[in-house]
Amino acid sequence: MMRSKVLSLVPRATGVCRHMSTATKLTTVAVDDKTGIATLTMNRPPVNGLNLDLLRDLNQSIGEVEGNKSRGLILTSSNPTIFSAGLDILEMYKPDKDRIREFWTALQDVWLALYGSSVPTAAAINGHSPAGGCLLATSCEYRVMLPKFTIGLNETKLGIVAPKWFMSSFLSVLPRREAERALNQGRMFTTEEALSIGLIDEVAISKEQALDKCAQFIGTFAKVNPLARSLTKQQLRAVELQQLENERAQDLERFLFFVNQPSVQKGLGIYLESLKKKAKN
Ligand SMILES: CCCCCCCCCC/C=C\CC(=O)SCCNC(=O)CCNC(=O)[C@H](O)C(C)(C)COP(=O)(O)OP(=O)(O)OC[C@H]1O[C@@H](n2cnc3c(N)ncnc32)[C@H](O)[C@@H]1OP(=O)(O)O
Repeated sequence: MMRSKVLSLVPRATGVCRHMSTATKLTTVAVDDKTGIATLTMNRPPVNGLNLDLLRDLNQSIGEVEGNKSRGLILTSSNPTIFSAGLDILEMYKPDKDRIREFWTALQDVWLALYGSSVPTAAAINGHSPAGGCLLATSCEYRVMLPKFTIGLNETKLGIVAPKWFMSSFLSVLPRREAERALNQGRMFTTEEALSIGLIDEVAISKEQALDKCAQFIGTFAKVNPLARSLTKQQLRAVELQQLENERAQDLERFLFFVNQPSVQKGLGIYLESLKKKAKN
């Protein structure tokens, strides 16, 4: 059955996959007709850096999944080695004063939409997932990761501070003591370490298997009343969601103040240079 504007038909392992109305270019949404599960794929080369455009497209796609009665949402990446490199540092380095406001507001929107999503969510982490990438993954209810990649909130290593709501997602997954230590250290975990600490739920040997495992997780809710499940999830997450809703304006001002500090700008510049040098070598 056609459930939205259909752009193309692509066969997948589980059923016929319908590409939904993604007028956007940096994300795609494909809904499996058999399972009813939507796969939201980030596609912003080279590293899925979360810039304003990708954040806007993510928002639109999450909204689309909420609106099209999908049974669940799987977040993944089209890049074979990178889930997301986190926030695009170019948005924060020597920023344009209007754009950076829109950028942070769009990031808040994405977190509110994903962490607060009414459908079951899972991340198929098919590559590295630092900082903002880890935020996206930990905003989902389940995580399956491929071997030999890294995940974590490395902000302190960059001389920046993860906001409270980044920490909320992290704390919804890890025990407080582990979360506190990892945040203070800015620690990046290998796939194997992430599994042993509970930052991810399963390891998969391929992206296809990761998607299947995520679909299996979402399938565990098949016999649960959807309204009861979604209200339960929303009650469990309400405190953190409400806190950001209440403090959005202050959170934005705090971010702007912090990111515009000369020492933070200097640190971001050095970090960008080191990334570029690494890319050249
Ligand atoms: C009191 C409360 C106050 C609150 C204040 C709030 C403060 C701000 C909070 C900000 C919160 C979140 C922060 C972030 O998300 S910052 C981003 C952190 N991300 C990283 O550290 C990852 C950096 N990247 C990497 O480690 C690697 O690139 C990779 C992802 C492992 C991939 O490695 P690779 O070898 O495959 O690719 P590489 O050659 O390194 O990169 C290719 C090109 O992409 C550029 N690039 C990589 N990452 C980023 C990025 N995050 N932003 C912008 N650009 C990036 C890299 O420079 C290469 O570019 P080029 O080809 O040389 O031009």
